[in-house]
Amino acid sequence: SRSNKRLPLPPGPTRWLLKKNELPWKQPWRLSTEWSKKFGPLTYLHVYGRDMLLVNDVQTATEMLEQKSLLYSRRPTWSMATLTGLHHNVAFMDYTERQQKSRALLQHILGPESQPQWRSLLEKETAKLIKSLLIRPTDCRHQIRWYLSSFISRFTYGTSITDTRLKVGEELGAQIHVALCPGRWAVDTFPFLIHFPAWLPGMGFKRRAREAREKFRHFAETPYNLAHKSIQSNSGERCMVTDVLREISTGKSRFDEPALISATNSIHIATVDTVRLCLLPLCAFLTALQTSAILLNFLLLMTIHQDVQAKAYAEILEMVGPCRLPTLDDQASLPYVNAVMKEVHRYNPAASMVTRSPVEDDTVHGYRVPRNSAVMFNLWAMAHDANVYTESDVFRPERYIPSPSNPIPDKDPRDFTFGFGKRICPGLNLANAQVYMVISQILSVFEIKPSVDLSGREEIPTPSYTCGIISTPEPFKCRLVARKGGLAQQLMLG
Ligand code: HEM
Repeated sequence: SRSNKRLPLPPGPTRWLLKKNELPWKQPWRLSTEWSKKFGPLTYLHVYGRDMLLVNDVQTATEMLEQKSLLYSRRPTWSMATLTGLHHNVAFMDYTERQQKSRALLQHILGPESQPQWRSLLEKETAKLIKSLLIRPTDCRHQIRWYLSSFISRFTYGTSITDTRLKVGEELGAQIHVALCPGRWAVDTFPFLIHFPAWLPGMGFKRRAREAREKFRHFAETPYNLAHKSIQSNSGERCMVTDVLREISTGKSRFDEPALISATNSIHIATVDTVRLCLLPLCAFLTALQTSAILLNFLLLMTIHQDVQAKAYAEILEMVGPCRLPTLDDQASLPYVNAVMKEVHRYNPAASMVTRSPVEDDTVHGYRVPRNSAVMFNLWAMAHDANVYTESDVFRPERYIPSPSNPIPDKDPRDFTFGFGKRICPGLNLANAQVYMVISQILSVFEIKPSVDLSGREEIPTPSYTCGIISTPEPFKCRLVARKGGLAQQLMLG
């Protein structure tokens, strides 16, 4: 509104940042948290030729993203990402009818009402992971990545993953990383360059974008077409593509094929893995990466906190017994395992920041939030807010368990680590089920131990995380040692 124009912008360290035209920090969420102590919950910056805002507390985020959800239903756009074709991805698309249709489809397919469709695949694939870890208890990172990619590939297209495809996926991840590096492409700061022909000097970005776009297309189309054909020949596995296409062909579905294509494309592209993403002030929702960040963080924190691990195992032993794996049906009877899961999410949220862009000027706490600015919601700061989580740097699952000394348990961090409002993660039910399955089953079969050095001394890792919008543990060492007893043997034979 016009009156809003007279309001001041929120305070922030503007000039200093402008000098270099890059974001000069390692873990932006930590710095942003520091700034919030100085400037309050809203910090304003001007970088890469655009307005940027940092929001650090759940209350302000909820006011903006839930009470004014339509205003903040859009992601900031970056020209290079658009040229690369990422704007067809549900996570990047504008909040249009098409996006909403694809989102609704994802929410339906990944939601609790569809659990019967994904549950048996989840059980089968997780059993395979546990068996593979028993055979080769090293290189958990690779095995977890393989497991997640394989699951999502079979889930969407009914095809298993191959080494080559995983590799191409990784290359694409690197391309996403390059396309989304803020400040790297002049076209992001000067969008008018998009209109210049590709043959002009300095326009190499257009060629690169075209190549990346072609690769993305090919990567997503090949398995989609295979799944499509398998319907005609009545062969192949049942999967998301075949289920939805069959429903569409009855003429009674509320979804259509374009919605299906962008939905599958979005979650599948999302399986690519690249660990070293730099700060992306827009969102790369690399879905398997988020889940793998949580699972690796679980292994890291269990390696360090043996007491927590012992307590979680004792609960499984008592409630499930030593002879079978925990299933989704046991989840409600394992409060401590659930508390471990919450604390893993809180200790280092997989998505450190969520970004949105207001479609109109907004007023927050008496300050002006300019239309089209990139607003970054700092989930890490929310998870480490000392007013909400006492001793927020301590890993302590007990904080979620009510007891005489803890009559009001801490808030479940997953209320915000999956985002807010109109763009909240549509995969959260599946992700929660998957994370629970993997961690409870690993706990029941293995002891997660630190590695030992040549003199036999245990090397306890220190938690350290990559700096990206998806923050995952830096490589660390741990050992998975099969627990004594029949379960491991039984699984190996099964
Ligand atoms: C532990 C695992 C996961 C975490 C922590 C996570 C977290 C998030 C967050 C924070 C967002 C942004 C929400 C917002 O802007 O408010 C998001 C978006 C999204 N997530 Fe997840 N996610 C996870 C797993 C998954 C899985 C397994 C899938 C699908 C198979 C998925 C699909 C998506 C999609 C498609 C979006 C974009 C939604 C939109 O822009 O409308 N996520 N996720």
